[in-house]
Amino acid sequence: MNTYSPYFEFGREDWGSVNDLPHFQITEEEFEQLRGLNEDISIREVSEVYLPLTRLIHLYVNAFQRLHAEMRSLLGSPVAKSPYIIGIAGSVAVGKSTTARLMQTLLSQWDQHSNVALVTTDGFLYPNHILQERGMMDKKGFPESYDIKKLIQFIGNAKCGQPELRAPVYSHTAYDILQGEEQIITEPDILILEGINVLQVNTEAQVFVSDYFDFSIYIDADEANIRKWYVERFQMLRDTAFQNPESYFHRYASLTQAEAIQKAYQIWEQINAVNLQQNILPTKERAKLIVKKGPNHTIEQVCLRK
Ligand SMILES: Nc1ncnc2c1ncn2[C@@H]1O[C@H](COP(=O)(O)OP(=O)(O)O)[C@@H](O)[C@H]1O
Ligand SMILES: CC(C)(COP(=O)(O)O)[C@@H](O)C(=O)NCCC(=O)O
Repeated sequence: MNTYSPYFEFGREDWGSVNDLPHFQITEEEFEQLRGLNEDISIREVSEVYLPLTRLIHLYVNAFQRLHAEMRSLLGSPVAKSPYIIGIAGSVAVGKSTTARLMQTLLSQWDQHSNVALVTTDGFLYPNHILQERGMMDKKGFPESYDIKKLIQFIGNAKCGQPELRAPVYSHTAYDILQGEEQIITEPDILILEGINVLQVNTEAQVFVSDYFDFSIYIDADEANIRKWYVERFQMLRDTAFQNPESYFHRYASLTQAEAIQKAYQIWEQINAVNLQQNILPTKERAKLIVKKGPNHTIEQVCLRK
């Protein structure tokens, strides 16, 4: 362990020993529920990594809830009841959505915080017609492709304890914002905000999205692994979502496997890899917790800010 690092660093073995939680052994039945979220996730990974991680976050949420209750009795109504806000950042295809959904399911098991809402920042991308007008269709996911004011307004409303929150919805099938659709969230105990940009600092703004976070996680992996997951996901989508004639990428449905792989590499190199290097990776050290994944999505290291 590096004494001067701002993080406590846990290898896979050390992290496993944190898991001294007999009542937290996951049953086959519970695991099957989680499998519904992502078929590829392993039970070992859930019980050795995600359960202790969730238990750790539970400690933080518990302390936050107690502190806020005491602050309310000391300071009165200005201290509104607000959700515990968790940001999850990382590259495109590193596994943010999967981790976020897993954590939503696991964190909601506690009675003290059973209402866990999940919002992705995709909904705050500008719609395609605006990106087209601005000549930014190949910049989707870059900082300038998001309506950051709208996102800050949303997270600010959440922090103020606004009982009903409305978020715009993005469809990966339509590759666009769904006009007229909204995600409505009511009085969450925990709000998870997941997206590539959640730890970014916009130099023109006075406040950043992360100012509203109570906890933040960066999911890290070597670029070669992330690229592989991106390409695999692209091939999977070619066989499923792209087959839908409504899909923006329907034209890719008829690609041969070799052509699909080539196309996925091209999109990765031209857009997502550049964004990772320029805008996402530099935000890693701003996170409270960094999880480093190895091949096959296994978590090899966990770093927790001291
Ligand atoms: N823990 C995991 N175990 C196995 N596969 C995973 C895991 N996390 C993500 N994946 C797979 O990796 C790909 C990218 O994950 P996803 O959650 O969609 O990433 P992101 O939201 O960061 O773009 C998907 O094909 C997903 O099924
Ligand atoms: C909408 C996104 C920026 C969001 O990424 P996510 O948060 O889902 O990882 C990304 O999926 C995307 O569309 N990137 C642009 C290039 C591409 O089509 O992959």
